[in-house]
Amino acid sequence: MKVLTNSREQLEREIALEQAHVDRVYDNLNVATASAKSLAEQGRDIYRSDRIGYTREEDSTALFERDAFAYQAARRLAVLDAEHEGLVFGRIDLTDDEARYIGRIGVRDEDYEPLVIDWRAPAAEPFYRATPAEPMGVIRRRVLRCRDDKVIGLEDDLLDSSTDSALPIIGEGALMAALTRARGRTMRDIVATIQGEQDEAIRAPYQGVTIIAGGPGTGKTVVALHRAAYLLYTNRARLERGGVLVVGPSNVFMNYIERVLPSLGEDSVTLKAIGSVASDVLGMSSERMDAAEAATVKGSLSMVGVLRRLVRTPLIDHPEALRVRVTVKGEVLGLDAAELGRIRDQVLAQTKLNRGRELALKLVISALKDKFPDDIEISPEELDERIREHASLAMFMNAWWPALSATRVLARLSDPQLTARVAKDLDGDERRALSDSYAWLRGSEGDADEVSGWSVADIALLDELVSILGPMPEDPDQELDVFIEGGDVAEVLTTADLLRFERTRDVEDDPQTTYAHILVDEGQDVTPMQWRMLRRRGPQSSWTIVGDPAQSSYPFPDETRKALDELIGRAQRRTFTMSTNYRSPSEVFDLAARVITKVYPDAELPRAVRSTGIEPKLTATGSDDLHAALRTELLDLAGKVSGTIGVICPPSLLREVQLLVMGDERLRAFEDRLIVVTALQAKGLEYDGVVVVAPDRIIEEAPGGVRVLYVALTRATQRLVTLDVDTSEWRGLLS
Ligand SMILES: Nc1ncnc2c1ncn2[C@@H]1O[C@H](COP(=O)(O)OP(=O)(O)OP(=O)(O)O)[C@@H](O)[C@H]1O
Repeated sequence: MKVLTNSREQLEREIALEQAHVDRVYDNLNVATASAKSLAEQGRDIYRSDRIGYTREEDSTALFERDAFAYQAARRLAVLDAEHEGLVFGRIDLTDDEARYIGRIGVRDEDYEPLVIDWRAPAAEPFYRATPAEPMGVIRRRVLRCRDDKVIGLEDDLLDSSTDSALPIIGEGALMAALTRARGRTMRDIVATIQGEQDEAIRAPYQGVTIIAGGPGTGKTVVALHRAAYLLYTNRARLERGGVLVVGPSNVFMNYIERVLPSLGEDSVTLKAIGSVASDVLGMSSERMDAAEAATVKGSLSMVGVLRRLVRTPLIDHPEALRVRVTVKGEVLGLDAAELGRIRDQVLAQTKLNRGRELALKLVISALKDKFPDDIEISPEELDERIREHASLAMFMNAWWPALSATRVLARLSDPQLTARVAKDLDGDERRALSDSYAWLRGSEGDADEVSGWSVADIALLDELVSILGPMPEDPDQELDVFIEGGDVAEVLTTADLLRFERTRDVEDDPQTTYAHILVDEGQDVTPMQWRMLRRRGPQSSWTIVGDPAQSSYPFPDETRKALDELIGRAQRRTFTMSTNYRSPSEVFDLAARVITKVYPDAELPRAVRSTGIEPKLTATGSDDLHAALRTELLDLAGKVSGTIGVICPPSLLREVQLLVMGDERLRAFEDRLIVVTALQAKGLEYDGVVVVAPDRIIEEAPGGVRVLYVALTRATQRLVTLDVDTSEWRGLLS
């Protein structure tokens, strides 16, 4: 029988034993790295640089194999941050007396025997999957806590007590030790304490769509990131060549998670906030949020029709300008608005606007030729040539069919009348909200090329437009030359003023960067238009999609679900639902759960793994006393938790609370661990202590209403305080 021991002597003895092995690993790695480097320096061409990493060019000798392996290992080791726990973190002792070490990367000795197994290798699986009910041949699972190359602690689990081995069992479990540690500003990897149900999602097959569901704090994000590292390990050639894209809600979130993959030895993944996804074709990104109503309209699928109609509406459609006239042999040939409209529709039915100019010109010439009287003698070729060389035709084409950039087209929605014409499916309020969101483009100071005005929701619309319009032609300047040299200068200038030729960067035929695997976090907030944007980045890719509809800030989750179903289509789909909350103590989560089940009875409610015995503190103040009340709560919390403190406010109070915190000398003393955010900005993040300011206003100001308050209430890892300002209506949800 095994006895759990916490004797200091025993612990030190075991640490010394493990240290000896860890030393051996580092010694071996250093020798192998040095030899790999010297081989490389001698100019032996065994590595070929590809898109992001290094791949072995061809089969080589066993020595080369080992050196290439060491080189890879060294390269991955180089990206492990010193602040992260060391390279080796686990060990399993098996019933056949084998001891297997698990680490962030694999390392072998001079005889090619494994000293450490990469955590993603099949041989490491029992480390994560073995349970006392199903020990998988594992007697003892040990987690080593290292700081760089020094072992500083151990935690054991006894998985099979039926054998008579004499293995000592130390500590009280690695998971609890990991969960109670104070949180910093960035997410940590969980490679040493991945739980069974999480491991299944991490190691799910590459193909199709893998959905990771579950309530707040169940490890969805961290699991998805480990899955990305796992997929890179098992499908390296395909994924390094094709690329892996990780998309999250904001830059703050991307900064929060950016260390996880490097700490697992992976540095070849592209991380982008949703507002940056289309920077490949637009050359810009955005963090700016629209007001709730405009954001909702812009996210909805009705925008597809709006944008298509917008593209079909010529820039100049007043009857006087919308005509073409040329004179050949004294005959005036012309086409009116209706005839031109038919040609336009015919061209756009066949091709994209920026690709259709040649065809449009051909059809215009052909229609003009049909108008030429039969009784005047001229060969078809000559007639064609005479029409074509007419300066006014070139001028007309430039006005009627200019190359268009996406920004120039979207900017047209700042005109409420035009918006009313192209947005027939929207009601009056929606149309107003849409057009007014572009008010910054009205008047002389508005400039569509000005990147700062576009919002996160606009980025998906602009991407849609790039796909409707097609890439800009190679050399727009050429057209401009023809334009200016043409006949009637006054008319040219007027039209030119109206049209302002685009000089945005040229893009190739399929301008979007595509990826082999796309991982989308906080998928419940991705609007239908954003799903379409993402799908263009992965027409052939496999997907990992993380989300919890109960935390959605988009008001029409059904529409989002439909868009997601469309994206998945007939692809294989598998769903993993995480059931344990590792973040919040049960006292905190119980309160949040009561709130959400009132409005969203289908919410996935995970079981909290920890309890602290400390109930959330519900407080209230009037707006005049907000400063004093908040200050008191923050000072109190700062004394009680050692890690980060998050102040979560409604957008309307953000500035005021930021100023209060920055302006207060006593609060400034711990500014490095104090963060003021809105509930939307807090998505996916966590803090040891949380003060939720004005819950009623959080509900009021967010399109997702109570679901957004639920996000705020589920961010704390230790303590939660709510501070009502003037009203406490939300407390009705607790009864
Ligand atoms: N197996 C584990 N071992 C240690 N820590 C874990 C484990 N699983 C999850 N955690 C921790 O739990 C916290 C919550 O994880 P994560 O942010 O991934 O949850 P989530 O489901 O994405 O939450 P949300 O839906 O609120 O965004 C993190 O601090 C994470 O490191």
